[in-house]
Amino acid sequence: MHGLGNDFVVIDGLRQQVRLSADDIRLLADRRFGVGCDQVLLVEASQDPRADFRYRIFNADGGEVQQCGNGARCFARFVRDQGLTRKDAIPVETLSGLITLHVQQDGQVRVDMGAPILEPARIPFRAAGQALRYPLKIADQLIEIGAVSMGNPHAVLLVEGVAQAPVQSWGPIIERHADFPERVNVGFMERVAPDHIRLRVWERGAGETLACGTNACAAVVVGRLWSLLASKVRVSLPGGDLLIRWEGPGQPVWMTGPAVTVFEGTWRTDTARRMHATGNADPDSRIAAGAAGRTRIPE
Ligand SMILES: N[C@@H](CCC[C@H](N)C(=O)O)C(=O)O
Repeated sequence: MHGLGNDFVVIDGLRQQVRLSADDIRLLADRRFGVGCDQVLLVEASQDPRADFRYRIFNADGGEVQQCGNGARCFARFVRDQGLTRKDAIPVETLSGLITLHVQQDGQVRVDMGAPILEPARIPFRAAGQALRYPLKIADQLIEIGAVSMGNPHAVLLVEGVAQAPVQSWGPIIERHADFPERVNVGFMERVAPDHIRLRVWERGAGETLACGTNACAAVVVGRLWSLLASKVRVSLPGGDLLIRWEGPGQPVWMTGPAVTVFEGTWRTDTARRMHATGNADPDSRIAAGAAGRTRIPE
């Protein structure tokens, strides 16, 4: 599935037993040796009586993370299309708490992403105290960032134009900056108008993606705190547009956008592992491993 080109392998962990190691996730996410995706999403049962499902998120590097905005919209589409629920408002448990996904009549999904977290220790970010802007030393330069958690950590920088922004060079440096002990997602924001920004994102554990829902929320929060933006903002990402709404501190951030299913298939972890280890190029095995197959998920 994808949300504006931020792509996912979504797995039903309700009707089948799913056990994936970090190596399995990396192989599944590999664009040449696996299926290829930015994140793997797992649908599970929740123990929380307020939630209908548990939504687990794994970056392409195999690490489990707290939140994913584009994935949340795909998660809603998936559980509806697979007949796992008929609800229009779906409460789901994530590592960072409960979020509610609203499937709209027009097929778009609107998500209450919760209130942003601004206290540095909770992002987590090493800073002397909470501030609107923080200096950050990268290589021999001092840059200015906003830092926010949307359940997962984000740094946002203002740039003159996203086309020339140093996403590929600064992104990985900021992602692993010592002041972000759990690493960070990095957004390069260009203000077009009070109700419109352009954004490119270097994602923790995935590299530059075509869109990042949580970073779009974080960018609007930072832009609002810096008095640059209105409360409703169109965020243009390389993969398309999101609508983000934030009324101010303490209020939830709302994200609206599309979610698309591309194909369904079967992935046999044992065969995939074996093939990857031996470099087996037998075309029949390739199909068995799901690397080239187009099959329906068995009932
Ligand atoms: N693509 C996602 C964010 C996925 C997780 C992120 N890379 C992290 O490590 O926190 C989105 O749309 O929000």
